[in-house]
Amino acid sequence: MGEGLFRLWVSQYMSGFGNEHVSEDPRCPGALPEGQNNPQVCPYGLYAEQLSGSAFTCPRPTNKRSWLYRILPSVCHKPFKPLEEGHLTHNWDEVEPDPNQLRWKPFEIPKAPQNKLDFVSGLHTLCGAGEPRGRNGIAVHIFVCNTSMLDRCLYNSDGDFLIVPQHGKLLITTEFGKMLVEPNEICVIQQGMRFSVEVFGETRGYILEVYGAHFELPDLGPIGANGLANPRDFLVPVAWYEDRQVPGGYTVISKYQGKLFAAQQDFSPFNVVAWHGNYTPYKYHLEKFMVINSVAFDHADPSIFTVLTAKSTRPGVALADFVIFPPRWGVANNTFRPPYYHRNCMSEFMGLIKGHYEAKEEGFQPGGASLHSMMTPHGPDADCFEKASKAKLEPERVAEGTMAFMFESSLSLAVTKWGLQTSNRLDKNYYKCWEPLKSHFNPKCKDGDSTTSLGSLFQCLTTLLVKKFFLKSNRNLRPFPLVLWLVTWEKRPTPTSLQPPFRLNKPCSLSRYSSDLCSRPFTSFVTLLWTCSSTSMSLLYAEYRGTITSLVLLATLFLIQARMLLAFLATWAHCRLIFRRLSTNTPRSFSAGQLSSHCMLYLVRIRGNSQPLFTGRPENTTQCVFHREKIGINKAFSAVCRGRAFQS
Ligand SMILES: O=C(O)Cc1cc(O)ccc1O
Ligand SMILES: [Fe+2]
Repeated sequence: MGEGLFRLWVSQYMSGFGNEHVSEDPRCPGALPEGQNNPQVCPYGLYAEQLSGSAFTCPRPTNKRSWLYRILPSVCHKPFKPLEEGHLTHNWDEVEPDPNQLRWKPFEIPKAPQNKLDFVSGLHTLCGAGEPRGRNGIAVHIFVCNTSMLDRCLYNSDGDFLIVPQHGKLLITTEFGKMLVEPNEICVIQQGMRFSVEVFGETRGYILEVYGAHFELPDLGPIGANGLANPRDFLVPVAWYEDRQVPGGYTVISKYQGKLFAAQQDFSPFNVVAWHGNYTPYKYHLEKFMVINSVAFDHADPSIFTVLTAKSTRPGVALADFVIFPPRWGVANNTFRPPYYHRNCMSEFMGLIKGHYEAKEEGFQPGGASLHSMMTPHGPDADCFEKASKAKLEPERVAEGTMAFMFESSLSLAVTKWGLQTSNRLDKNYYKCWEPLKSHFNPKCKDGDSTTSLGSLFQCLTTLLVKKFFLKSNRNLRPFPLVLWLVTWEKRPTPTSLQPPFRLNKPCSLSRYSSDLCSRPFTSFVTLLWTCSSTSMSLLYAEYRGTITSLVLLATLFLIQARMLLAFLATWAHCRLIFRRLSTNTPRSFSAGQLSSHCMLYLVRIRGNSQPLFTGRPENTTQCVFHREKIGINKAFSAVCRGRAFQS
């Protein structure tokens, strides 16, 4: 069927999560028996068949079953025979356990026609735990395919599939009707439901398989009766049948006890003319999620974003939750807004449908994945931390154009051999995204803002160059490794009791730096240059504190476009200072007069914040204090721009 026609057909759904639905294919009105489930003879000569999704005796709220009225019952098939299962597995002992933070680059979608894969042959198990036989466990699969399932369908005897398409849409024919599922939508095909997937080119996505529990909407507690995923937004297909003989044989595939089995039959299994019940496949558009978030302070736990949960038998503990990180407002005051650093007694598998995840803007890519196993520490990468700890806390859109999600499980997940080795998508450098995190601890400074910046000519020039040539095309400065490295390498001098704004310690000795140098041989050339230039100017131990620090830091690395102007000014002033120092042959200590450019910036910032300039009044700073009284913000800026030393 052409896609246009298909769209028309599947634009009809019934709505409501877990509702009792009734549906008849309009070609056979009255196909549903009236007032009873299995009359002696069903309308239109159909067979009645019950599909049970819960024990017969389950309490009403969890009792699930549907009655299907079909041309031939499902039992009409040849015996099941084992089918090659490719990369589908539930053997969690293939490789040794690995507690590391794991991240995968986007999984490759093979190209047709050289390597034809359909939804079933394209299933690859990435991780999981538990046992389909004991009906307790989960598996995470990646599907990559390029071909529609032709005269074959699948059903899962082991549990439910929650399918998250990431690239390409899925046209899913089920016994209950058809569903079109596009990226940013999800669908759930519950245990035993037969389905066949058509695709329109290269297609990729994630599957959360749960053995032993069905997905439910989470309880809302004090949130009240509405919010998160609202029941009415879950869509259920309408009855559709085909009375199609398949001379070559139609293949019905069962995933049974973790293995695949195939049985042949002479007709299409999508022969259900009418059905009723509360056990159905369904889909949901993630844009419909009503997001709730912190509107005062602090970062709320991600459980506020739970779309669906598959409960374990322990109250409040999920076998697996499906959680999303949708576009929303971030407004929390005095708060580190991205996810916190944490260790969790749950396993966190994450995928990205589109965009950039807020805790890791780079490295975690759409179509890729990450796994933070039980108690494995994780959190924002260094870059995110630096930015978010300095960010101005205005209301801002978070995750715009993004949809990341998490399968969070109380089980300890094993990764398969395909995941760790065969797929060849593991990002070996993942751990490095936290390496640049440095200590900001200063027992003498409660505000924790005593970061230092070393006055290196080389560093300043490099920074300037980077800004000039890289910033236009790139929102952030991060990719430039040289600067990143230099700043990472910066040393924080031992704090002293002297007061801000700045002071000069002894010049650095070359030997001290050479020890660091040996541990990083590949950058030794740069180090040498940097060390020499800095030492010769005796500025290495210049310690800027308080506001000036942020300015200089701005100038050196964590620069975002909005602050370009300020950063340029700071950099310019910084360079100018160095040049002034260069012109004097003997190293001298700073004085306010010599540091006029810095002072001005400091002053400008101070005026902006209307805070006192200094708490104490160290030697040589009188001029600064004086200028603060006299010079307005515009004059200070123009003095900097003209390159004039700032003299009273
Ligand atoms: O680790 C992650 O990125 C997921 C996550 C997000 C969040 O906002 C809080 C906790 C958490 O595990
Ligand atoms: Fe986490």
